[in-house]
Order: sequence, then C-alpha cells, then structure tokens
Amino acid sequence: MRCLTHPLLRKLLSLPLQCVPGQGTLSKGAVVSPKQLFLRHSCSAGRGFVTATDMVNYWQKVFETNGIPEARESSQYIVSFVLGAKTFQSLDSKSLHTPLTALQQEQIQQLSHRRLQRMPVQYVLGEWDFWDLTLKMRPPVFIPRPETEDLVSLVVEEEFQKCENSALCFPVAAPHPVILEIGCGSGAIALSLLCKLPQSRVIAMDKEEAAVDLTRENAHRLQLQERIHIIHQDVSHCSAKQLLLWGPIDVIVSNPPYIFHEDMASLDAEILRYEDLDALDGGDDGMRVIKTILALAPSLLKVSGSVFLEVDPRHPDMVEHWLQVHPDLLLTLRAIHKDFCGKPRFLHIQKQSS
Ligand SMILES: C[S@@+](CC[C@H](N)C(=O)[O-])C[C@H]1O[C@@H](n2cnc3c(N)ncnc32)[C@H](O)[C@@H]1O
Repeated sequence: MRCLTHPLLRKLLSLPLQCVPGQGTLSKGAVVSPKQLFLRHSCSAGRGFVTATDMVNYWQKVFETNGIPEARESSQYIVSFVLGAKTFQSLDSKSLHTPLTALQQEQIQQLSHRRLQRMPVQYVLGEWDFWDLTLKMRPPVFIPRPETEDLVSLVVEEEFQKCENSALCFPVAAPHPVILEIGCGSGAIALSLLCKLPQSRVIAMDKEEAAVDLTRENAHRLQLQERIHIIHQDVSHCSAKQLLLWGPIDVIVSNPPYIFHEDMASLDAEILRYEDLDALDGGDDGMRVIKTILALAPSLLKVSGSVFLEVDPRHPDMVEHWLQVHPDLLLTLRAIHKDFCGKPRFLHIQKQSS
C-alpha cells in the first residue's frame, strides 16, 4: 500500500504520519487515517475529544490541501449530515462542542474520502434539497441545479397562478392539468410541480433507466406516486400516442441537455467523473433534444398549451430563428426569462390557436 500524505497537511498537524492498513490509496496527496491523526491532534490540544467544529476545520484543511473546490462548504455539509442537521449553521452551540462518537467520526471520515475523490457532495450525502423537497441522489443521475428551481416557479406562476387577466391562460382552466416533463432525471421538476399544483398530474420520461428508477423512488418517498406516470423512453423514439394517456397536454417542461458539445471538456472534474454526460451534452449547437421536443410538442399540446425550457443563454435567438423557419409547427416564442445571474435562461413557447 502506498502512503501518500501531503506535506502541507503534515506540517499543519505537526504529527508523525503513519500508514494504517485498510485505508486504501486516494488520488492526489491523500491522507492516511485522518481519524487517528486528528485524535492525536485534539489530544495534543489538551481536550482529548473531537467536536463537530474540529472535524469541519480538519477536513476543510484536507480538502484545501488536496485542491477540492468549496472545501469549507463540503466539510460543513458532511459533518452536519452525520449529525442529522440540514446545514452546519443550523447546529446549536451544544451540538458543535459535544464530543463526537467513534461511529460519527468514522462516518465523517468515510464520506470525506469520497469527496476527496471529487465526488459531488450531493452524491456523497446521497440526498439533496430541491425547492422544499429532499430528493435521493445517486450517480450518474443528473444533480438538479439551483437555477432550475426558477423554471418550476415560472411554470407555476405563468401557467397556473397569474392567469386571471391574461388572454394566454388556457391551461389554468383545466381542472386537472396534465404536465409532461421530458428528461426527468431525479424527478426534481416533476415532483416539485406535483407538490405545488395539487390538482395536476405529471407524465415524466427519461431515456436513462437509472433516472427513471430514481424518479420512481423519489415519488414513492414523497407519496406522489399516484399522480405521476413514469416512462422509460428516448423522446426521439416516442410516439405522441404513448404520451397522450391522459389526453392532450397542458404544459411541457424540460431542462434538456443543452451544453454545446465543444464546451463539454471544460466542465468540472466533479461533473466529468460522476454525472451522466448524455444528460448535459446537447450536440454541436446544444439544441439536439430541444429541436426534438419542439417538433413533437404541437401533436401533444392543447391549443394554447405551453412549452417551458431551460436553455443556454445563446439559445433564445437560435430557437426564435428555428421556429421562424418551421412555421408549420405553429409555435410562438412568448417570453424569455432571465436566471438569477441575469442570463437569458428560460423560454416560454406557446402553441398557436391555428
Ligand atoms: C439536464 S438533465 C435534467 C434532469 C432533471 N430534469 C433536472 O432538472 O434535474 C437532462 C435529462 O434528460 C435526459 N435525456 C437526455 N436525452 C434524452 C432523450 N433523448 N430522451 C429522454 N430523456 C433524455 C437525461 O437522461 C437527463 O436525465
């Protein structure tokens, strides 16, 4: 077994380092038996026990030393997760200074070792919050990003809440709106919409079995399984009939793969190593799946039904042009909405009344 310990960490702790069988070898300056080292360090500080704050500080240093991004946040997430808290900030003073049990220290160590291998913290913890839902996460299923919460808000606000004074509000009249999500991943969008719109039903489809399984598991955990129909299918191979089981659709929503292929190589190591790259790669112009969705939409939507898409900031102009050269689709770009960074990110497209 190789014993790799970063010199900076060694200096930091001023401790004699030793290999402990069974720890394995980690990439890039990994630490051997941090628990033992840490315990000795704490003892030398005269306390003889290890607290949550100690662990956060220790693992932050280890992460920084090993070039792990968001070192402090990562160590805080891991320690608070093991202590059963949502955030480190929500831990009270007592929890922060109570000695950790041997089991808690072991758990923190195991999870931190995964993070040291650049595993995203969402996969390390096995769960993550999206809006007000806690969802199971598993590699390689796409981890929902915070901006996508705004896509959910947009659907709820534009289609189902602010419609009384709008001429474009046909779906609000539907007593039990039917929503189709294309590319459901972990189920983040579909399940949030079901929670926000208690009368709605959702058809969620994904081409990856791992994604379909995770959406199903999350739906059961949230007891939403009665109102969701989950389909394992590639959107480019599916028939309209397959998706019309509850009749014409009010809203299609999708956060499709939209990254330009040439940009894929520059993604973070966390993404490249662990997430399904097909969930991100939108082809040469980032529009491969977007075009398929738009071509299918008219045969699925009710008159005045809507498509909401999350896209790359370069896409609004490209989609507008594409719709102009495909007038037969009878789709109109109604609105472009910005994300919280001010970038054009969400498209509202509507089926014309012909
Ligand atoms: C960017 S992820 C979005 C996942 C989830 N909706 C979210 O926002 O967290 C795109 C998803 O679309 C799925 N997908 C990609 N191409 C697809 C296709 N041709 N048909 C159906 N699903 C597809 C991927 O498997 C992935 O789960």
